[in-house]
Amino acid sequence: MQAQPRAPISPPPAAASAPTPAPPPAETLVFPPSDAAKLTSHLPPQHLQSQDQDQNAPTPQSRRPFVTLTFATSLDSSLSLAPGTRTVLSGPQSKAMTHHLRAHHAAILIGVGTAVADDPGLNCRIAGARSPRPVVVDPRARWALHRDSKVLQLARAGQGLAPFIVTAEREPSAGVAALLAEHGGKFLFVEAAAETGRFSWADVFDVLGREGLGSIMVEGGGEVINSLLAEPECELVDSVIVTIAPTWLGQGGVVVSPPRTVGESGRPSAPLRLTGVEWHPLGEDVVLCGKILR
Ligand SMILES: NC(=O)C1=CN([C@@H]2O[C@H](COP(=O)(O)OP(=O)(O)OC[C@H]3O[C@@H](n4cnc5c(N)ncnc54)[C@H](O)[C@@H]3O)[C@@H](O)[C@H]2O)C=CC1
Ligand SMILES: Nc1nc(O)c(N)c(N[C@@H]2O[C@H](COP(=O)(O)O)[C@@H](O)[C@H]2O)n1
Repeated sequence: MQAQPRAPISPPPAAASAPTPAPPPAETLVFPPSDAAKLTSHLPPQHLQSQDQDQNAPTPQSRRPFVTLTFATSLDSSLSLAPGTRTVLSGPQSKAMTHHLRAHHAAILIGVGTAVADDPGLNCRIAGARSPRPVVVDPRARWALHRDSKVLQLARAGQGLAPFIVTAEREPSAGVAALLAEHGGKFLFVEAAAETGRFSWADVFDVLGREGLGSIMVEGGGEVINSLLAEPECELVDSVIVTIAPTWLGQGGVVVSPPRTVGESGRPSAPLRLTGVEWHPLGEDVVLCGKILR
């Protein structure tokens, strides 16, 4: 395939005298132990929950991380009102649940569409809990990460970690690479398919496993989730935890809806179903936990 031109990604130059932006005000969330107990069986094994587990991995094959697919959706399966916009769906209790998940995974992964739309923090805001390593899947290195990006502000304030950016660009912007290095993040190279420019998720998770990240919580957005719910990639997902908010977002949103499959009769068939399902009400939301039925 012919190489496609890269979108400009240079971060705004920092003026020598520019003041360092203040970190965002710290928000503190509480997730009660009684609610946490309901989720324990859906979390990664304890020894995979924190970073740098690689010393104990006996073989490279055993290093593929535990993968949790988790997101918040409306009653009409929307993640947000429109592409490029951030929409609050989780109520306070289920938001705290998401941060509990962040504390119990080594990494949190999003697509570059979410990074650009949301400027997310991707830390854990439960007092005393550890934050996961943010991972952004950005094959063409188009995320214009800059000093004021929330994730870097939090890293500087000691309230989160700098991101790893998974890219197929062999020479991503030196400015972004330097900014990442300054904060403890980096680019990770993964080969993309020549025809589609896309990664195989197995390759992405293998690279993250080699970085000592034993568990990955995949938060979104739509394209990331839908591609992981497609065959055969769904085989890589160990746990599914979905917050369902009692609202409809209407047409035109970013929708979770994996590709349809066709059964032996030639008629459409449901591509996936969950098993071992539990429903936990949290405030006005309900949290659905399960595993993909193989
Ligand atoms: N309600 C929720 O829990 C969440 C909502 N969101 C929302 O989702 C929206 C963003 O979703 P999308 O636009 O679908 O963007 P996205 O976050 O899924 O990113 C899409 C991009 O990721 C990269 N990508 C995805 N899969 C890839 C693969 N297999 N190989 C290589 N590259 C791959 C591509 O560059 C693609 O353009 C935003 O509005 C955001 O607010 C995002 C996360 C969670
Ligand atoms: N659990 C959940 N509920 C919602 O209502 C959401 N909009 C999201 N979005 C995800 O969380 C990220 C924002 O993280 P920070 O609060 O900035 O740390 C956002 O980028 C989505 O991945 N999630």
